[in-house]
Amino acid sequence: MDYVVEMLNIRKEFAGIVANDDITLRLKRGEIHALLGENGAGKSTLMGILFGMYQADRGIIKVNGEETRISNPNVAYKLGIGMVHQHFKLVEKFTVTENMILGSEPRKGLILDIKAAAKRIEKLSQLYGLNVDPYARIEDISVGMQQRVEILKMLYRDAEVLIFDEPTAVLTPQEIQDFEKILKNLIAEGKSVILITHKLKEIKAVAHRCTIIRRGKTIGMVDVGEATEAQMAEMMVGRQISFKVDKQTSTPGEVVLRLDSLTISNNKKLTALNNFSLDVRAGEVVGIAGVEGNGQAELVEGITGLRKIESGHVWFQGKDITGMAIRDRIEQGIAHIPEDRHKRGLVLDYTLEENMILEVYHREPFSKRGLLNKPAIREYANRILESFDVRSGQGAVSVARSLSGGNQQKAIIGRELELAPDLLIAVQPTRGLDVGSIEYIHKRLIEHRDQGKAVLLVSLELEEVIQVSDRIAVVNNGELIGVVESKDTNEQEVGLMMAGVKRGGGV
Ligand SMILES: Nc1ncnc2c1ncn2[C@@H]1O[C@H](COP(=O)(O)OP(=O)(O)OP(=O)(O)O)[C@@H](O)[C@H]1O
Repeated sequence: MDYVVEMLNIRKEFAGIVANDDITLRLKRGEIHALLGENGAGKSTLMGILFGMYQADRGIIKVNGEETRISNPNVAYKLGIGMVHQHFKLVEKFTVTENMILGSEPRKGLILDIKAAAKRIEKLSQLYGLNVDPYARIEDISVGMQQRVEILKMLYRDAEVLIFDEPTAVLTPQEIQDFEKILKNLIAEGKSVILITHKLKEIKAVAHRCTIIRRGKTIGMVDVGEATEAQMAEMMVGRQISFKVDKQTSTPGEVVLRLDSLTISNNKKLTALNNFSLDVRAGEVVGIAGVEGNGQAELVEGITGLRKIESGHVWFQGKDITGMAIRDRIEQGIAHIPEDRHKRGLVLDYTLEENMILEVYHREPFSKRGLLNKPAIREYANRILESFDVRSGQGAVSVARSLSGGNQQKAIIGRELELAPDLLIAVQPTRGLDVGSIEYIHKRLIEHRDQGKAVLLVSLELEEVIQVSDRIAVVNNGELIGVVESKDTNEQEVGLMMAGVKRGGGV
C-alpha cells in the first residue's frame, strides 16, 4: 500500500493528561483523510507531533515508508509536511510575499529578491486557483484570503502532505465552498491532505477516509463513502446524537432589549449599522442572520458597550443604557459570549479559575475587603467546568492556553450562563465544538430561554440560527431587511433575505 505518512501507536502525555494514547493513522498518497474526534480528543496534539511541534513519548512515524524523527517544524518541511493551524501564524503588517519568505529570504547578492519570490507565489496561486495578490498586506485581506496565504506558505515550501486544523471554523459559507474547491485542486495536483474538522457534512463532501479518535484512542477508520454522518458521530462520542433541537413554542414576555434606530460606524469610520431597530423579549431567542461583515459585529459591540453608538438608543429593562460603562451593563444583567475566544473571551495566561471569575471577582464571596477568597473561587470554577464538561489536564488550575480550542469555548459559555443573565448575547457560540457539545450548548440556550431570559444569537451557521431561534432578524449591508418567525421560514428564504431581497420579493 502506498502510504505517504504512517503514525503508528502514538502516545503523548502532558502534565496530568494523556492526550494521545496508542493512536494509529495512515495517510494514502493523494487522499483527503479526515481526523474526527470530540473536543480535547487529541487531534491537534497528534498533528502537532507530525509537524514536529511535539515529540511523541512512544510510537513510530514513517514518511514515504521510512521511519523518521521529526524534531521540529523545519524538519517536517524538509520531509514535505506542512500545517495550517487553527489560529493563523501570519505577520499582519507584512505583505503576502514578505510572510512567505520569512526565515528563508531569497537574495541576489546582498539584496533581497522580493520580485522573484512574488513571481513564484503568483504562479503557485494560479496553479491551485488561490487568487492571492502577492503584494497585499495581511491586515487588509479577509480571513478566507489569509487562510489561502497559509496554504500558499505550505506550497511555497514544497509541502506534499498538507495538514489543516479546523480550517472552516473561521470561514463564511461562501468561503467554505471555495475552500472545498481548493482542496480538490490540491488533490488533483497529487498532494495528500489531513483534515481536522467537526463538520460531518464537510467530511462527506470532501474526504475519502476518516480516522475517528476518542479520549486519545483510535476508535476506527471508515471509508467515507460507506458511512453515514450519524454513524461517524456515534463512533466519535459513543452515543447517538440528535441533530434536531428539541424545543417548545416560546412564550415571550416583556421587552428586555430595545434597539431604537441605532447607527454605528466601523473601524474605517464608515456606517456599519444604519437606523437599526429591534426588540428582544424575555423568554425568546432572537437570531441575527447575515453574511459576515454586514454590521453584526458592530451591533453586538454597540449593545455590550465595546463600541460607540453614533445615534439612536439601547434600552435594557426599560432603562436607557446607550452610554453606560461596560462593567455596569454586566452588573445590570447582560452577558456576552464573544466571537473571538482568544482576543475577548479568555485571558490565555490566566488559569481557568481566574478566567471563570473575570466578571465577578469583586463580588462576595469571591473577594472581601480587597482579598480574594480562593476556596470560594475554586468551588465556583469547578462547578462550571464540571457542568460544561470542560476537559483539561489540571482542572481549575490549568492555564487557559493549554486547553483545546473546543474546551476553551465551553469554559466561556459556562462562565456566561452561570451569571444567569437577563440578556445573553451569544456570538458564534458553537464555533469549533464537536456535535455532542453543540447538542448540549443548544439545549442550554433553550433552557435559558425557558427560564424567562432573553437570548440574542448571532451566527453565520444558518442551520443553527433557524433551529435555535424563535424569530430571525436578517441584516444586509447594516440594515434590517426583515424579521421572520423561524417556524414559518427555511434556509432558502433567509438566504435570499441575507442577499438583500425583502420578503415578498422586493429589494
Ligand atoms: N501544551 C499542552 N500542555 C498541556 N496540556 C495540553 C497541551 N496541549 C494539549 N493539551 C491537552 O491535551 C488534550 C488534547 O488536546 P488537543 O488540542 O489535542 O485536542 P483536540 O482534539 O484538538 O480538541 P479540539 O477539537 O477542542 O480542538 C486536551 O485535554 C488539552 O487540554
